Amino acid sequence: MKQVVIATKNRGKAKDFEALFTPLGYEVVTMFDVAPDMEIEETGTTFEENAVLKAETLSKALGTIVIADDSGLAVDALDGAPGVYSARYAGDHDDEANIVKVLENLKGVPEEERTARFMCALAIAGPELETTTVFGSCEGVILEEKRGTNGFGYDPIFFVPELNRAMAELSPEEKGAISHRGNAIRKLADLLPTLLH
Ligand SMILES: O=c1[nH]c(=O)c2ncn([C@@H]3O[C@H](COP(=O)(O)OP(=O)(O)OP(=O)(O)O)[C@@H](O)[C@H]3O)c2[nH]1
Ligand SMILES: [Mg+2]
Repeated sequence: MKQVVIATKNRGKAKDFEALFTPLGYEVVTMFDVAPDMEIEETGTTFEENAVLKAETLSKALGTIVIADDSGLAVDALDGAPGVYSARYAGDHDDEANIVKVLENLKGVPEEERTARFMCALAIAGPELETTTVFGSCEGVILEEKRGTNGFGYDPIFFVPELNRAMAELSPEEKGAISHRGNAIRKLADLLPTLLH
């Protein structure tokens, strides 16, 4: 089976990638499989910088083509926070604490001002390949309490108006069809024939 290597240690992201790549005939391989002891420090100040950093670091270490995802939630009423710091907003990769902090900071903010978007930068790097980045986003509204148990991160408090459901109430396939990550992956898929020629 063809493999696609993703420079991630986030199992939620890995599941999102599997929902999108398995139907295309690819097996998704993550850092848990190929570089479990490697830590890549995210020193960038933008999604793009961090995605490039992760893709190029793992690609150089393995000598293969690697895709990396840097993503997050931008809430308008919080001036775009948590943004690039989404994974470490309240505690390091503590999804529950991160959700509590967003809800706390939005207390009293009315629904029409709770607009937000998920953003995703995907970078692809490889030997003999010019590193390339694509972007995807997904518009939503921050709920006042959690709904649903699917997905990861902020999915339970992210309401998707076009589907009238929280992101965590969607199946992996439904999420992939509308998500920031799904939108970015489709753009990358369109570019692959030219990139790999
Ligand atoms: O509810 C969510 N649904 C999503 O679809 C989603 N995508 C991103 N996020 C948030 O943004 C951080 C990314 O930070 P991030 O790109 O550095 O990834 P990460 O540190 O979790 O893993 P890695 O890929 O770097 O190993 C994540 O941890 C989450 O908090 C999401 N939340
Ligand atoms: Mg990270």
